[in-house]
Amino acid sequence: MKHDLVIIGGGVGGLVTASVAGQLGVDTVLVDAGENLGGDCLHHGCVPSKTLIRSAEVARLIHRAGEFGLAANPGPVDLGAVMDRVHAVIGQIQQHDDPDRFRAYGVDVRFGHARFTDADTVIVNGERLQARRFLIATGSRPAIPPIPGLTDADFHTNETIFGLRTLPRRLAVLGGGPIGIELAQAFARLGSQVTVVEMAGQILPRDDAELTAELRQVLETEGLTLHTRTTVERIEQADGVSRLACRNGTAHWTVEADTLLLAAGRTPNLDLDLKAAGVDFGPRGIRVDRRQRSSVRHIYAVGDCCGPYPFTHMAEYQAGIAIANALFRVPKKADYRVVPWVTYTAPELATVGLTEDEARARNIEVEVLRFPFSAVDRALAEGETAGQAKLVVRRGRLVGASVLGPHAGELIHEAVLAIQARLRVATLASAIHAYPTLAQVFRRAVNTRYTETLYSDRTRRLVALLQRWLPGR
Ligand SMILES: Cc1cc2nc3c(=O)[nH]c(=O)nc-3n(C[C@H](O)[C@H](O)[C@H](O)COP(=O)(O)OP(=O)(O)OC[C@H]3O[C@@H](n4cnc5c(N)ncnc54)[C@H](O)[C@@H]3O)c2cc1C
Ligand SMILES: NC(=O)c1ccc[n+]([C@@H]2O[C@H](COP(=O)([O-])OP(=O)(O)OC[C@H]3O[C@@H](n4cnc5c(N)ncnc54)[C@H](O)[C@@H]3O)[C@@H](O)[C@H]2O)c1
Repeated sequence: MKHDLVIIGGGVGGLVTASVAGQLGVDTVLVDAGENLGGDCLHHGCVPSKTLIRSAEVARLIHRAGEFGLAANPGPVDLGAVMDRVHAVIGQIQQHDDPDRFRAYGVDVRFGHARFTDADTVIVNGERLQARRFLIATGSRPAIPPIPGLTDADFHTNETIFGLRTLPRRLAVLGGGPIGIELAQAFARLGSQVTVVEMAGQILPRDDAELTAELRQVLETEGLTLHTRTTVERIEQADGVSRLACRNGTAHWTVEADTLLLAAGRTPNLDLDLKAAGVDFGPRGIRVDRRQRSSVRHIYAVGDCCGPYPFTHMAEYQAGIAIANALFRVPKKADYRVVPWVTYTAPELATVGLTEDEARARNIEVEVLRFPFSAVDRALAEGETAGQAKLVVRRGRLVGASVLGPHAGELIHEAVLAIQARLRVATLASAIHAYPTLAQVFRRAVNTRYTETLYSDRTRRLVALLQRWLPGR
């Protein structure tokens, strides 16, 4: 018997598809290699990291209590108790991803590793499953860089770090991307001495260079040590101490740590005999067209296993595209012009559309409007004044925004909507923004565009003239 749809992978990409297909009455089988549904985001990614970050924020606030006119005694951090909360939150969210919920939608949920034997068949726990269409949503795992000594060393990745019960005294983080930087700051705020080693010229290399430099300053003020443009030539471990032999140009030094966290990128999970199905793939994952179809037209792929953006919201977005094409035959195509992403540091760094650097690199003529949070009243009240909003404007319309600041991840959605709707920035400025909100930063940034013209000598002369002509009453 051929099923309508077999979904391989029960992370966000697979679950969104299964939920829609099941509720529409499509004969669907969902297979996951793990013990639970929910994938990386729930078990080893977004949820545990953001929950840990919240504890770290609270720890930081306790230390800063005096600034707010309060007294508080920080005391030592019990990482076990912090991780208990992390796992309790995972447990709460896990209820939404309960296999029985999907079974109630009519989805046949199986646990086991799936692999193809041909383009119409997968094997799971020795059983052959045939289907008219497949959706691959197998996600990604930590990449292991070829550093001498690394594979013999004890190290953590996002898959094990949330199992720690004792706070590392010295933590070395290899990789200054979103995973590395978010966790580095969280552990530093909880009390670890943290060193990050990043081979690119800046932390968070995909984000606006000016804003990541500003973030770097904040992190360094909080006590983190950040080495950029630095390669690790060798890792040695003895007596529970990791020694990372680092190099930047001709400078050589050693970073010592008790705990090592590897956050040096991701590798797509492609261990499912794709060749047997004739599905094309490369080092970055399964090759798909803009309708999420692989080289074999009835086999679709979404999420981290195909990219190009390894975010939960993108796996969900791509699942929507795959559903339209696979279930409704609507030729919907993925559109990546307005993709937001957020790094949940404090301050948060959020980006959508073009950055200033990208615009310049592509010779696109843009103007950049900016406004610092230190001049936003609410940020002052909150005691969170680091950062700024940078708006990238082309011919009067917003084409990109990068925000470094408190709740930047929430704020960025005003820019997401403005870019998506092709709004003129003047419309943004004329919209009433409640006072005192952080969102005022957008209106104020746009207003800088008009301030110079508005208060120029020419306008002042014009207004003076007008005043003479205007009747008194
Ligand atoms: C530490 C960390 C923090 C993150 N934070 C954020 C964040 O804040 N915001 C954000 O948007 N993104 C974040 N991400 C990225 C996000 O987790 C991923 O983009 C998202 O999980 C991808 O979803 P997916 O459905 O493609 O894969 P996954 O969620 O990884 O699910 C894949 C599933 O496939 C299963 N599987 C694999 N191979 C097979 C097989 N052969 N047979 C059967 N099943 C298989 C796995 O068991 C897994 O359950 C974070 C990632 C990490 C690691
Ligand atoms: N807030 C979020 O949305 C969020 C948070 C965490 C992760 N994620 C997703 O997960 C993905 C993976 O995160 P990541 O941080 O592991 O990957 P990444 O690829 O974004 O960053 C890895 C970093 O490690 C550096 N690196 C690689 N090899 C190195 C080496 N040998 N020595 C020193 N530095 C090295 C790279 O230059 C890069 O900056 C991200 O791309 C992101 O999409 C998202």
